[in-house]
Amino acid sequence: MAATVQVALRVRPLTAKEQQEGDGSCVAYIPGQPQIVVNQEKSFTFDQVLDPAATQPQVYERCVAALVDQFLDGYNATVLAYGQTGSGKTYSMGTAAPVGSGGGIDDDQSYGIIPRAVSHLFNGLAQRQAEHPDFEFNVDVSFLELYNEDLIDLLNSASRPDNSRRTRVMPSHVTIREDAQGGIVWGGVTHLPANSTHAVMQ
Ligand SMILES: Nc1ncnc2c1ncn2[C@@H]1O[C@H](COP(=O)(O)OP(=O)(O)OP(=O)(O)O)[C@@H](O)[C@H]1O
Repeated sequence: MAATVQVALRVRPLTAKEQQEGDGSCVAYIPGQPQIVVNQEKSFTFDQVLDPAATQPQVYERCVAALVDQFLDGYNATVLAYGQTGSGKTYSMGTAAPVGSGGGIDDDQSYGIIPRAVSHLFNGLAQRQAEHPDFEFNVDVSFLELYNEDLIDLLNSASRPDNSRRTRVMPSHVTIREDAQGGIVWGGVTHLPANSTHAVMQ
């Protein structure tokens, strides 16, 4: 059985600004190994290493697709993007992609992990429904931001301040705690029903 937690490293290409400033890459790859060498001196090993040539669909297939299949079989799954500012978290997760503007997920290479996972989820649910006509499912979406010490419910428009793009719930309204089984539960967070990839991304 695969380890419960797996870590994939994605190295992004140099940005145009970095190239203009004459920066170079400090990362070397070991062919056939999930390993990198930084500044020719320190090596690090991961479950997977994706070099700058890796495309968004390749990242999804290699790192996330199996998780969504397991989720459809009833297991919980989490994808966590971690890295310093400018390292590519938003790009890889795909929240910056122009979702809903034309073609489907499969037509647009720029889509990242979130729209791909949501599309995969709805396709998997539709397939199960076709196989088992009495099968019913509900998908709810929450979108919670923890920024410094503030918990912000991004789907709660009731308390949106006039001049802010953000929707705020005061920290006292949203709670995160551990339950008796050691699971993490939250309360007071908006859950909105969504029945398509487009609805989730909207
Ligand atoms: N794999 C990639 N291929 C091409 N461009 C990329 C890739 N990853 C990141 N970039 C570009 O690098 C820049 C920084 O990426 P991004 O904004 O995703 O970083 P971030 O980790 O979300 O930063 P922050 O923590 O500051 O929000 C962006 O211009 C993004 O388009």
